[in-house]
Amino acid sequence: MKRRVGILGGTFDPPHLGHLIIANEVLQALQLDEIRFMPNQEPPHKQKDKWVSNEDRINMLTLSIADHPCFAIEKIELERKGRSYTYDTVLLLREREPEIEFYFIIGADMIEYLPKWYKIDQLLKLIQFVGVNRPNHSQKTEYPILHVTIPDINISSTLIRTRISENKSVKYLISDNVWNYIKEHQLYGSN
Ligand SMILES: Nc1ncnc2c1ncn2[C@@H]1O[C@H](COP(=O)(O)OP(=O)(O)OP(=O)(O)O)[C@@H](O)[C@H]1O
Ligand SMILES: O=C(O)c1ccc[n+]([C@@H]2O[C@H](COP(=O)([O-])O)[C@@H](O)[C@H]2O)c1
Repeated sequence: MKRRVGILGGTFDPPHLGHLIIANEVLQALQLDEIRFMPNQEPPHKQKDKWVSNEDRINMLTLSIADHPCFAIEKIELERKGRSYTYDTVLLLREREPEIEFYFIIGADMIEYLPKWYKIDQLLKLIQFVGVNRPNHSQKTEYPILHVTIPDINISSTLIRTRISENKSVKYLISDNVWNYIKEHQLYGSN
């Protein structure tokens, strides 16, 4: 049987416990062999300038996933410049590892946004999407995606950035070692 690998693409600015819970839930529900966290170079739909470096995002992700034997990092989008369109990435992944069956995991905010994705109709023929619930977003879609229900998690990277900049606690919202890294490197206005 083919190895089955889930890809959780994201900006991870910073990675939070929601990301880890999604990955773990989908890994279990679909009995996948591995989940790869795939940071994008430039998200297709967000303004770039204010974010932390690729190196910091990779370092924080590495710390986040360290204790899970089935979690890994996929750097393929950092290897090319410009906007990280998933269609281009999936073509490259399939070419590089034809022996693997890939699943692309997205939260409900991204399910809502799917109609606007670059070459979405072609992309849907290349990879199976897996959608998870997210508070205040709908999982309803006409596209043929798999759904996995997870405990609702109302955490976002935006919330983490805001709380840090306002000097509020982020304990239990991100991993302790990520918080230590953020403080050490004075990211997001921490000091
Ligand atoms: N709490 C959550 N529940 C469900 N899905 C989530 C959650 N947080 C992130 N995701 C999903 O994880 C993927 C990567 O998300 P991303 O790194 O952009 O984090 P984010 O919290 O959405 O960030 P930001 O607040 O900066 O937009 C996306 O598919 C997103 O929908
Ligand atoms: O290819 C697209 O058009 C596209 C549009 C929006 C989002 N994506 C991808 O979806 C993933 C989640 O996006 P984000 O910004 O919420 O982290 C990430 O891998 C993005 O590159 C891709």
